[in-house]
Amino acid sequence: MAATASTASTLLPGPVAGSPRSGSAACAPSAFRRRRRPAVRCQSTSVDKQQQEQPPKPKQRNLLDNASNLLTNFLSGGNLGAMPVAEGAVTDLFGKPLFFSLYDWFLEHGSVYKLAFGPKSFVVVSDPIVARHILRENAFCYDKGVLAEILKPIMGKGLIPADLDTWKQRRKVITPGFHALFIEAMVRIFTKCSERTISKLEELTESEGQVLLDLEAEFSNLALDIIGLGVFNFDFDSVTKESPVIKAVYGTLFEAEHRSTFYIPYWNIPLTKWIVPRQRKFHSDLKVINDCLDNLIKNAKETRQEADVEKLQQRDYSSLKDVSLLRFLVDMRGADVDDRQLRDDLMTMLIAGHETTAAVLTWSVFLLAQSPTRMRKAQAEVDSVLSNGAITVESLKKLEYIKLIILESLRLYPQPPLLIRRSLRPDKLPGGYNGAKEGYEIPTGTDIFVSIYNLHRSPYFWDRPNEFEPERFSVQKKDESIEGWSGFDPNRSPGAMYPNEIIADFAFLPFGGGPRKCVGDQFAVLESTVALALLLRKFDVKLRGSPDEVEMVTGATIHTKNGLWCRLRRRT
Ligand code: HEM
Repeated sequence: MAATASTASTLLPGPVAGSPRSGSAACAPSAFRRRRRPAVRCQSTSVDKQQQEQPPKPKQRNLLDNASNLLTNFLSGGNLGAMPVAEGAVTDLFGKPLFFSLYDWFLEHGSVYKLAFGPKSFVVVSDPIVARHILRENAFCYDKGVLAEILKPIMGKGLIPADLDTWKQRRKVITPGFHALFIEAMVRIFTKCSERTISKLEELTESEGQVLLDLEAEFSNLALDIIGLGVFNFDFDSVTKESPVIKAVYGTLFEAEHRSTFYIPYWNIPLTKWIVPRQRKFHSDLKVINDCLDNLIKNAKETRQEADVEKLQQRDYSSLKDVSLLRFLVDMRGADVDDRQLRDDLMTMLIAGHETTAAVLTWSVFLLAQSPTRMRKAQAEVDSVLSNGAITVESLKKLEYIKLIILESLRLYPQPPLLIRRSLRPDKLPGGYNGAKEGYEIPTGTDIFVSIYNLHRSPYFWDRPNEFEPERFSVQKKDESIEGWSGFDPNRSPGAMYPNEIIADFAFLPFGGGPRKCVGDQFAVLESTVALALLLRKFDVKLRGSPDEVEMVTGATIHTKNGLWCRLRRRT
């Protein structure tokens, strides 16, 4: 089945929003360039009081929209019981990122609605109680549906698209790889790579004390270097150079995003692989990466030192030359696996851990640059915490405000903005807040979007949902009128590294939730904390032009259309 363009612009889970950004302005994938959206003031989807009280008027639909909705209803068997139906206008596809429309329909139709859109229909969920049911309480009733179909040619049987049986086996093996000493070793890698970026920026500001550059591109390179070293001990060094492998990685990411925005699964049409130039390029890019990964796997296997998991987790990571996840996976006793599966695992991690982190850093700077008081507060924390000694997991714990900034950026710009599921059996979704008391029956094969964007900006669960307020995570919040939601309580998950889905009872899902929650959450939070802290320690950052000029586009991640152009000035 094809990914429809309706699913499109928000389809992929993570990081496949690739755009070749080596040092230049971000190159938005073509589907997003089709129509220039008027500049979006990213922070304001304007959910003001009036809008909440008076649902937006349904948009005028044209012939194409009506035909499309008729087709949808015909193909998808009409309504799902009492579930409200939003008949999306296909013309909206060309106007703005889909998740903006999903938000408007959420305000109009409620927390669970069926979206009849193009030739397909989806259930859109914007409610923590329903999200908890799908992601945690009944998680194994769902797989990744459309998403898996798109990602399989790239990630094979990696964790994200894997069928449930493969996923269970591989998740059991991969999760222990993210143990405490590995994370500590990663912090050293985050620091080394971030310092390399900072040195480059220092050189650029050497003569004039300031420079104008696209920070999104810099973050993209930085995140690529980190994920390469952390996952398979390969130094892309993309911050300072270009290479065929780097180009191939960006090329592959770019194609993955293009696929997510296309009606027809053109990549399944026989012979296109040889005839269509972009398909040929994609396959040659994939071959470059696969050859590189195969080599790394071969080397790791040749130097294998088999040991039990516990022993591996206690290795002296400070003296190991290769601290990567690949080393761990290859050395693990009893986890013999073929090279193909290992390669799929690595490719998945490379893609899942790259653009997501680059995006959260980009939006953190974007938001901070508009809030000079918070920028100064963040810099004061960095100055005081990092003034003495090396960066360690312990010192990072003290960078509490930086971490809250990262998490608040993920609230406003979740990566990915949608989670995708398909029901493997009939299920009954809870009605959620303001929904049908008896819930909603759904048949096997129902495609679901859990809209993290809507959840994170829900006027029912957040105060001032569109404002950037990192401080909000320190405050308890409980709304007795919302039956079935335990509210926001920072004490619910003592010792948590960051405000997570447990603390917010699924109203906040920065890394998903339930068994398929992100395996790299701690990796990502610490990585972003180090990178942002080191940048703020050395530089003041101002946006070039007004925030309105920074247009948002989405694929797997929410990124900017033309990069995040900032003026960096050395701090005195
Ligand atoms: C800021 C950075 C990141 C964000 C926002 C993020 C977000 C997410 C989210 C929301 C999911 C759940 C997807 C779903 O339920 O459909 C996920 C899954 C996943 N993430 Fe991350 N991620 C980040 C970084 C990373 C990193 C650094 C890695 C690896 C080193 C990683 C590896 C994965 C993997 C393998 C999965 C699939 C887990 C499974 O299905 O078992 N992510 N991520």
